[in-house]
Amino acid sequence: MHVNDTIVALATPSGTGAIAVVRLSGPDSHSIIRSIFKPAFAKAESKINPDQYDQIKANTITLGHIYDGDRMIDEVLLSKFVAPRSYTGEHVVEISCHGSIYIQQEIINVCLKNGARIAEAGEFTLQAFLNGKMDLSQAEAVADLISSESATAHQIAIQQMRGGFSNELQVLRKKLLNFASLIELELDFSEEDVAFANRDELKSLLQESQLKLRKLIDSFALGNVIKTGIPIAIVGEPNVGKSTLLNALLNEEKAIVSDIAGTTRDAIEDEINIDGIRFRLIDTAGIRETKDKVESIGIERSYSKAEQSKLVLYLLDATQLNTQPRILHCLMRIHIMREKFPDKPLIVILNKLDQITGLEHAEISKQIKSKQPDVHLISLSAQSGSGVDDLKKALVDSFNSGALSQDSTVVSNARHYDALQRAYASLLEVQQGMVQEVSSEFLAIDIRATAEALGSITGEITNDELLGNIFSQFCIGK
Ligand SMILES: Nc1nc2c(c(=O)[nH]1)N(C=O)[C@@H](CNc1ccc(C(=O)N[C@@H](CCC(=O)O)C(=O)O)cc1)CN2
Ligand SMILES: Nc1nc2c(ncn2[C@@H]2O[C@H](COP(=O)(O)OP(=O)(O)OP(=O)(O)O)[C@@H](O)[C@H]2O)c(=O)[nH]1
Repeated sequence: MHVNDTIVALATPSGTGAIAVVRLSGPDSHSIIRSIFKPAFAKAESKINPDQYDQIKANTITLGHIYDGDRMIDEVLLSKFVAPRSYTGEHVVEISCHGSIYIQQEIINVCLKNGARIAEAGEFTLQAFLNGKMDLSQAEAVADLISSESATAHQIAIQQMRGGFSNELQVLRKKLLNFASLIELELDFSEEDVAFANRDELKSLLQESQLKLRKLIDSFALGNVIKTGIPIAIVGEPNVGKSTLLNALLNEEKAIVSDIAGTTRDAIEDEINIDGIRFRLIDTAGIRETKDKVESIGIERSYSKAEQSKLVLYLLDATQLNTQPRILHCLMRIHIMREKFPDKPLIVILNKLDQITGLEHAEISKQIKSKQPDVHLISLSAQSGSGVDDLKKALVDSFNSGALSQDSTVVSNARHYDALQRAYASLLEVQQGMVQEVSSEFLAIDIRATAEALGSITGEITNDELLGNIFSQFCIGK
């Protein structure tokens, strides 16, 4: 990284668009533009004159033309930002040009010709971080925000970008470091047996920290699932209509539908967005005893998929429940599912509703309810789509949206989660050390380890390798 470079990149997606934005940041941004931009307010016949550009106020947009020597490239809108009041904290200029790929390239080229260099992935945001415009966790949230595909993922990213837990962690870290220093000071005066660090205050700080970290660590279960989608397993015997249901939910023909039992050999995954919540639906191979080798692997897998899911949809074929033994058989299956996954919410779906009479439906429901009174039963036709909305509603309801209130902080970044766990582990060491009255030296070491882990989240403690890893995953121009 070279602090004195002026970087340039396309800020909008590559390809043709109505408008494209080329962004420049660095100490030479303005001097580069001075020699290639002629504002519209200047006299038509006049040459490009650096004074004209200097008349433009910071934080304003100006119409004009970009030139490469005498050749006019495009009519553009130019936004001027003067350091340190810009996204990156450096001098920034944004050129909104017509969105042809040729024009985009020509404008970038003329900037390069005048001394800029192409920005690396994430370099604008890295610069914003280095200039203290945002901390590391906020910079990471910018990337999350760009890639968020559901309302909930968006909410978590926005929250974190606006500061999220950064301030809270920074305050905790400062307090901890303060204690570490006081304890270290005591060591210098060890012969005099003084205590600068009030042990009761330290104890309550440790308790407060422990609670806060625990809450953040626990929120990752939700945050992670929101980011990657809530996994839902669709389970049931062959031919009950799992693939058809998946298609009905997806509204597209993704899974292979056939009337040959055992068609679904492998788990198929897909994503749907219902009411701003992202679900990952996993269709599994029909569960039954089989001698077919390939199929039995599939069945093993469907149990393990059910294991990984947050909720199981157990599908039944209503047309197959026309005799008492068959109903008993299916009740036994439900019983097994519940025993196998006692903690997982289970929704039993009675499919092919279009093929049975109202009377038959009433009888089947009654039988199931009498043996499994608290089972969540939904009747639908995957083929016609009737009742599918009830299922969608049940899926949304099963998601504990209360846990995602406006102001609660949810950790969704695995790096933050790891660091929080490290901080928590060191914190427990400190607490244990206090109980066992270990030498202050060791207390201070563990307190500093806690502070260091917290500092790595916000980027107060960092290194080039970590920054490289994080920002190289950003897109170019961000
Ligand atoms: N055209 C454009 N749109 C954009 C961005 C951008 O950089 N350019 N952004 C980013 O990619 C986002 C907006 N974020 C921004 C955040 C801060 C500043 C900025 O100039 N901050 C200064 C001045 C603040 C002020 O005027 O009060 C500062 O922090 O000192 C600009 C954009 C989304 N839309
Ligand atoms: N009438 C009717 N037929 C359905 C319904 N849902 C599925 N089917 C039919 O039932 C048959 C099996 O459906 P699939 O979706 O392939 O069943 P599956 O459970 O995925 O089957 P496997 O891949 O063998 O596990 C197909 O012929 C579907 O058209 C429904 O609601 N009503």
